[in-house]
Amino acid sequence: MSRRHRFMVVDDELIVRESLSAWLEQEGSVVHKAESAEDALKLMEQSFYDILFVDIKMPGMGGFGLLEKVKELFPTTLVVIITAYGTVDHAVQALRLGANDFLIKPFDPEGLGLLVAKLLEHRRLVEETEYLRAEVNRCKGGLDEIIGTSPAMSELFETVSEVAGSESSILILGETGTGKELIARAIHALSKRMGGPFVPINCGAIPESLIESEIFGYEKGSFTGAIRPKRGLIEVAETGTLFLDEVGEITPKMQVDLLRVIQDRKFYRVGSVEPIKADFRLISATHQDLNKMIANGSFRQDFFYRINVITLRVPPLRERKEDIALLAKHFVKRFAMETNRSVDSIDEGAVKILQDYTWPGNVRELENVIERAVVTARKRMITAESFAYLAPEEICIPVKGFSRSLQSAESDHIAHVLADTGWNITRAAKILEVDRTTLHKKIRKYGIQQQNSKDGAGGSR
Ligand SMILES: Nc1ncnc2c1ncn2[C@@H]1O[C@H](COP(=O)(O)OP(=O)(O)OP(=O)(O)O)[C@@H](O)[C@H]1O
Repeated sequence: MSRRHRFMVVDDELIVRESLSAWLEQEGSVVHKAESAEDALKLMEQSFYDILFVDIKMPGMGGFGLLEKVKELFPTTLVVIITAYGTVDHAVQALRLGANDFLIKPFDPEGLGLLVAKLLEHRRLVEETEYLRAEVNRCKGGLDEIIGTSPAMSELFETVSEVAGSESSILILGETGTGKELIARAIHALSKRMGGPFVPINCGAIPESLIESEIFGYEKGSFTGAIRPKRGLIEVAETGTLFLDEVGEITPKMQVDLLRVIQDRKFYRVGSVEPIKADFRLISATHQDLNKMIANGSFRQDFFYRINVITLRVPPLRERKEDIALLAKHFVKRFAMETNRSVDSIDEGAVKILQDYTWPGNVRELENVIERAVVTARKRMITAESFAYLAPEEICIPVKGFSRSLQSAESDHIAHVLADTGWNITRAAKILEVDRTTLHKKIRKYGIQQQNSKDGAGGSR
């Protein structure tokens, strides 16, 4: 176990508190003691506990009362009920009320060790399942989920298989929508950490004021609104992979903080002085030119070296036109199934338009274009007509002017404002009268790309 586990023994009998604590401490864990349910709740408000060992018979609120409160207020804390030999019916009642297990006095140290190990493993599995569920069916992991037979992608798949097994930090470079996150997930799924969680953090989408507490977690009272302690994403990523998406968006302060975590392999929750061991593999990704950002002072070189032990480049879609037909067919099938339409194919003329288009938003844009085509299709086969708006104007029916969609006008306007402000997100967001998070979402949605600027200023903030 990489983090020191935190336990609490709640018993009004001094001898039980002392003996149980002594055994638990032998394993190198932090153990706190409380004489009553009321005291235990006070301690729980201050800090997080992995397991509570609770005696049933105590004056005041008692063990059952405490069990109910803990399940309601601190559902991630496990509760073990302490019960005397011969009162097993109490234990059964406690299990019905949500206790995770029970311990019969007098204790057997070996059984106690096994119980603790079993409960911690159970909690890890529950957390992992929650994560996997939240990821819906996005990617089952591995390279099988990633479509591509072009030489560029085949080479990338080979490199991914080679580096996945190492513990080195990986930086994935590529334009927006090229599939960087998919590659990161595949690396995780092929790594020794596949049994642990994959925790993505979109560094550009979390408001600056929240990022520290989201990543490091916090103790109760460490700031206004911190009414109970919370585990940060680094802690959630324990034994797994932490994926820093849009790493170019990380604030200079956060770069320093994360650099320290990577170097020292430990971190502190906000408001805590107790170090927690950092046990994750780091994968980062960006569409930005970090070398340029280092040159203009917005990205730290030392942080760059730490996150960039291995570099992978995901090629833009226009450089692997061979993959377009395959991807298009894959998306037709997927969206037809998801939207329950009877569309099942795409003709050559349609594929030709898709292959001739430059795809500034890469695979994500292709995905969106196909989704729209599937939803609006009137026949089983998608034809060139569906993609007329992508073809060069001299070849196709003009679709600009009044026949243009609101989304396309919005996307163009955002692109202009970004170009005018030299991709200064804060300024662009101000002009557009939206917050930075909304702007980032729209940039991703429309696949808006930063064109090579003359002055090389790639300011991101
Ligand atoms: N080779 C591929 N095969 C199948 N689906 C793909 C492929 N590449 C990308 N996608 C799909 O395209 C979308 C964008 O991919 P992803 O989020 O991995 O891109 P990204 O490079 O991380 O984007 P961003 O830079 O905006 O974060 C996702 O829905 C993903 O499933």
